[in-house]
Amino acid sequence: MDRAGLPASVSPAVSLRGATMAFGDRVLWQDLDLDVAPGEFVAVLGPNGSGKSTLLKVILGFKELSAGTVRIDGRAPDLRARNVGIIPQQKSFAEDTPLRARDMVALGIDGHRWGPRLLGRRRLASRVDALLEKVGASSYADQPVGILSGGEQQRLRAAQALADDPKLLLCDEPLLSLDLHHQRAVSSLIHHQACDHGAAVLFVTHEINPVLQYVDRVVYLAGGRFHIGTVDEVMTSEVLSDLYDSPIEVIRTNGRIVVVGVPETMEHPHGLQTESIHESEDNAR
Ligand SMILES: Nc1ncnc2c1ncn2[C@@H]1O[C@H](COP(=O)(O)OP(=O)(O)OP(=O)(O)O)[C@@H](O)[C@H]1O
Repeated sequence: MDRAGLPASVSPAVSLRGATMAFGDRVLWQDLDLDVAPGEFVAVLGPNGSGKSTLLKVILGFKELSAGTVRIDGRAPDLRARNVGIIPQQKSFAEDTPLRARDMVALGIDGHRWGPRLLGRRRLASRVDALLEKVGASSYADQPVGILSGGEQQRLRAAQALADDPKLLLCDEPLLSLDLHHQRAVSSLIHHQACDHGAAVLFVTHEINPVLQYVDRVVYLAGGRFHIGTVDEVMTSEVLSDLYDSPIEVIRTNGRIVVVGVPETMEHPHGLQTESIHESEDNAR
């Protein structure tokens, strides 16, 4: 194993070295070393504002590190890179968005290409139909996306991200708004992309239980620090109490993990609580 957690013979899909992200004197995480292997499913956990989405944005090339390096398949992040699927954090479409559900999924296949489509119209349509079926969206395939519920829209985002057979899949709370049945369908699809198609998966979530059976490693971010390891290594009372700097109890029951005692909000060095930062961001939009 190297220091970032992979056997030396495996070439990482994502590699971070000494990665540090700070805004002024507010450090989200620092000196993060992480290699994610093809086919590996990594859950990224942590409280609001700990820098989970920011980590995905760095890997995508949307944000630059304050220090350290990030490599995607050995290269610098490139926003135009093919083979990267993204399930973004949920935001609703405006009601009058002029796009049908099936068009949104099709954009995942040919939306980023200029010129003639690589797939013929019939093959494109049948691939889109198969994806819609897998996420349970066939019944609303021809509906405008703007009138769909949050969970229905979220299932389309998952189908779109998987449409082009990505080798790197970045998921930002992909199960948000989904009922239990569709949580299972979408997390199993993402797992399938990892284990059968060799995609490296980074899966940001507040709730590890729906994906517990799929997770190879956890990156837990909290209070400007992090801990990386298997579920058994990270999800312990000792590790979480250390990260939160407060007594936490991790209980395993009926194949689930229950974390008791997480502080309701974590104070940040600039004195604001995460909740109020997000509120003021939303108000500013
Ligand atoms: N450009 C910026 N300048 C200052 N602070 C920023 C900037 N971008 C992000 N932040 C702050 O960094 C923190 C981490 O944001 P991020 O969205 O990564 O958190 P998160 O862990 O994904 O949280 P959540 O669980 O609420 O989605 C937030 O408190 C945010 O306000």
